[in-house]
Amino acid sequence: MGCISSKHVVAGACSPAPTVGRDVAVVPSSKVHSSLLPLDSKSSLEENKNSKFNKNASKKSSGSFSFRIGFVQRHVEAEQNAAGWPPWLTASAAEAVQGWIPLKADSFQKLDKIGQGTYSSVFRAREVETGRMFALKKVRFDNYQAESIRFMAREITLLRRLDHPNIMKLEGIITSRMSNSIYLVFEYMEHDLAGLVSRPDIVFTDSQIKCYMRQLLSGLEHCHVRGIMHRDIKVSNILLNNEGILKIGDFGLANTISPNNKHQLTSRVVTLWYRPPELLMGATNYGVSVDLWSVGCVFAELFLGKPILKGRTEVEQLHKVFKLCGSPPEEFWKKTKLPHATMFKPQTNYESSLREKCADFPESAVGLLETLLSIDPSNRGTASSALISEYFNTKPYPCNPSNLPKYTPSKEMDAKSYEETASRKKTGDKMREAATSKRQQKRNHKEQSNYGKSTSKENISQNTRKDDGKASFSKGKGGSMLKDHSKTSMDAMLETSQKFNVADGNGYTVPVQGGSNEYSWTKRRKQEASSILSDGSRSKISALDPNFAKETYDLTKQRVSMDFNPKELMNAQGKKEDQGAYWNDGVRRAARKSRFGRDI
Ligand SMILES: Nc1ncnc2c1ncn2[C@@H]1O[C@H](COP(=O)(O)OP(=O)(O)OP(=O)(O)O)[C@@H](O)[C@H]1O
Repeated sequence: MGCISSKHVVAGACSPAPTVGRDVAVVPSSKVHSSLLPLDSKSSLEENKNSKFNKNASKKSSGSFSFRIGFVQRHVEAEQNAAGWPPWLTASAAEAVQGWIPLKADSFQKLDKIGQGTYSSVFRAREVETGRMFALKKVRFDNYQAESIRFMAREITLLRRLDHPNIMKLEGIITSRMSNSIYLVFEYMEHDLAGLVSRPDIVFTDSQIKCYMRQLLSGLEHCHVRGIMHRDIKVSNILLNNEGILKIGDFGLANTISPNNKHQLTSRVVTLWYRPPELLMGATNYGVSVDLWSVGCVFAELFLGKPILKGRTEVEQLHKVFKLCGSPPEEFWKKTKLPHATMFKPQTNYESSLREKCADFPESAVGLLETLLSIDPSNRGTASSALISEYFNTKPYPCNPSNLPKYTPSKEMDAKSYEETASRKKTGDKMREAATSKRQQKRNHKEQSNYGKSTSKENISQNTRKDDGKASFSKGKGGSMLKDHSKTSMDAMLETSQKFNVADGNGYTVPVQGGSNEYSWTKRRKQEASSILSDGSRSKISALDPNFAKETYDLTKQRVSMDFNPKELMNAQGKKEDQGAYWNDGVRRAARKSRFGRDI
């Protein structure tokens, strides 16, 4: 956070416990890396392991080792609590906040709500000291449940591993020793792609789409190279600022890649419209290619102005996938071990209709889209190979982000309210029509029975107006959103405020996935580009190298390895998955018609 006046960091686990904002080491955020910290919980554990445990592998030393682990952990926790972190957080997820100190609620003035997710509410806030805008994401979790805390902390831990201009940077965390809630602090972004795509007045040009896609794939390449898959790429999680910079946000479902598919992952990730076929069929060992499928869906949506695969249920979604991309042959269905495959086998075989559907897209775009939307995950290539594909090397080239138009702030929430208004209007129109025709019938009947008596037109029009007002409207997609009523003292503080501190940290891992043999029926695409990064350098580890993450699984070896979709918990509590809401109307259709010369 460049303009933050003072940045503090916990000096290290072995230093005397600091007090917030006073006896702590002051280190510029850009220079604070976990490697610079004298000792963190993980390294101290590793150190102990090497020196004590491995060298003298006796039962005695093993006992003393666990004693030391316990001691070090308690020491770290005590120090973090002294730094201002709440005990419920340090007890379950100390590594997530290691090296940082919490920001104070009174450093920010909370303004309007700008986003509502399944398990979070996002607010715009002003940093009191600098006047700079931030987005504060209040994450919902149960602080009495260690597991719930750890999954919330996973988002923090993974975000701290990433450092790229196209990834939303976690600037700090607001909480306090006495607090039972947490706000993640991000730089404020004026738009998300859901908001822009849903606007009837916006039709992206080819070079603008290329500019967005290049940034999206660059951010994703960074995640994948660091061994992280996002697992919820969709238009509402792609944020944009007024300088045309795109950042991937919402790492709430992200996880590290499981090397050699050692760990089972949940298939219940990725929002339905962006979910790849293998997850719909219940795959539990998958890799970064799930994100590439979602990128394909976003790519098509940028051209079409609406989601390309908009199923209402998992069955319908997969059916739409097969109709668009072609269904696998008999051989696949015989061989597959995907848990729900037989359940989803279509009765008819479908040929791909993608080229037909995208006939108006530029040829190189269709080529890339076909790769990204391959049923076989191993045919999707990588973010790196997409970035050096023909699409980016043919005219029109991507425009410069700073040349993208400046839009008025547009968010998924705005799209939802457009949709609500549109659906209200539609329902209202229908009800009005029904009411009018009923009244007309009644009137005709009355007129027939009172033939010769006068009918007051004024009365009829008055009744119509009254009915308009009374119409009960469907709630629309926004109705499924969670309302956050849990107002804490921190929330109250955020509404009136003063100043703040922040620090930084990092941690690394490595890349990519191996192919799945479920799909051996498909033709393999060339993979040689998969280990070449977009900047021309070679990834040290090839996407096809099964050893790619052997020594890079530290994080998942620890507690974050448990896979889970926290949103499912919310859904299980009666809250429906929110697919995001979009609207279509004549204006946008007309704009697209003029772009493509036909209605698509
Ligand atoms: N840094 C930011 N700046 C501006 N708006 C943001 C920012 N981060 C998030 N938002 C807005 O808040 C919305 C929800 O944020 P986010 O996706 O992180 O929450 P979530 O609870 O994980 O949502 P979901 O359940 O839909 O995945 C985003 O779609 C976006 O419109």
